[in-house]
Amino acid sequence: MPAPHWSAPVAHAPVDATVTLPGSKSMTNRALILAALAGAPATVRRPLRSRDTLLMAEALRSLGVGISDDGDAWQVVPGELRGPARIDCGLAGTVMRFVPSVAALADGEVVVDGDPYARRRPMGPIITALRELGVDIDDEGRGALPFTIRGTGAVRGGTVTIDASGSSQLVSGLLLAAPRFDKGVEVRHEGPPVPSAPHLAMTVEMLRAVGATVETGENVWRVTPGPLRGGETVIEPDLSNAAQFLGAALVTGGRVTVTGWPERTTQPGDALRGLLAAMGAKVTRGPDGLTVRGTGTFGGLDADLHEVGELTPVLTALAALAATPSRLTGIAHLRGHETDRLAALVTELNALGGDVRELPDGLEINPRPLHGGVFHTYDDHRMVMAAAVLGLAVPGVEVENAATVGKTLPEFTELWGSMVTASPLGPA
Ligand SMILES: O=C(O)C1=C[C@@H](OP(=O)(O)O)[C@@H](O)[C@H](O)C1
Ligand SMILES: C=C(OP(=O)(O)O)C(=O)O
Repeated sequence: MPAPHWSAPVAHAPVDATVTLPGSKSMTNRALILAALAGAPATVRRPLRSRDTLLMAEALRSLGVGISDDGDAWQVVPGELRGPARIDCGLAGTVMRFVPSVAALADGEVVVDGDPYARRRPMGPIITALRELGVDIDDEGRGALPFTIRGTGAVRGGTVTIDASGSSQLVSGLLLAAPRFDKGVEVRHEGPPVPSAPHLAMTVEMLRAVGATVETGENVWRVTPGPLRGGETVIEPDLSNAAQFLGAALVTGGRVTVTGWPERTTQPGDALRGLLAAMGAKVTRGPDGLTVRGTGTFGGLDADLHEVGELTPVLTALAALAATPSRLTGIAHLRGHETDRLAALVTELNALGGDVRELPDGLEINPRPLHGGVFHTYDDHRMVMAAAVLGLAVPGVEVENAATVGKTLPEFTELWGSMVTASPLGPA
């Protein structure tokens, strides 16, 4: 029986809260891959424990890597990579794009599959690229999940040209395991611009942090073969998952502080500082973390989100509650995310009385008075987060399958409930 809908709480007073968020999905899953390929044991401190990262840990375990959770950190003991194995990617882009290159280094057969919708996410360029780099990979011509990798224990590597306009993860997935390829890798991109530049910077920075030699140029990335260090990686809080909490300050004219905001980071969520300020928030940084204050009224946003696409669902919800229209562009690739996010946002917001229009590469949002109703989430964690933002101001938002938020933030509804009820007057 499906779980009952989650009634998104209304904020009857300005929120006033300090929120501590779990670790970054993107950093946790990169750290796990790099630790699995290292020459010595490694520690991943403050990892995110969520569906996407647990699937990553399980995938690596099934290839022969030792991963244990001591409650504080994950201890990773690299082992001889071997099949046979079956990898479940769930709906995690990081698992489906990052693990195949590691699986290709295993000796034996590895089958890679995921949720039904995962079979529709862009994978073709990475399958073709791995083949060109010497990997025997059988996708029965699908260019998508599921596929079988017949590993020999080594990957030749070399130079490859791909069109990564559909997802930056197609590049990251080739780079992360490349220090272990015989010839390393040179990835060249040809096509419309690659999205999510910060995530590519994160890949390069995290590779270098464990001893890899990486050179980058315009649309070209080069990784030299060589050993990777073990040691300790400390995961930053997930700044993309800060979006809805900071946004709550804007919607309610309140104050939200997110603790542990890094001074410097490659996470795209750092762009929230500028984006929320552009909508009228007062953003300050202090010893406690990053604080956003709202005044009670805020404007729309005209922004190219190409580099920070994963912020779109929450920013769209904010835009629907703003005083002036918004135009969000550069995000055609969101059609290949957990769901077609542009279509999903249009459908669900308009079902609540909104006026959201799909553009060839984005969304146009004209604020309208909204009413309650069921908000469908399409197995997309960020649709749950977007619905929660709407629910602050719109009574009766009933969120279908809110548990899907566990993809990156299993404790979301508890954290959200505490934030709303901790406000001075509490709910009515
Ligand atoms: O490498 C990563 O960790 C990610 C890259 C981005 O993917 P796309 O480039 O496909 O948008 C982002 O949206 C995703 O949430 C995480
Ligand atoms: C696009 C996202 O996830 P994935 O890593 O599955 O691509 C996301 O978290 O917004």
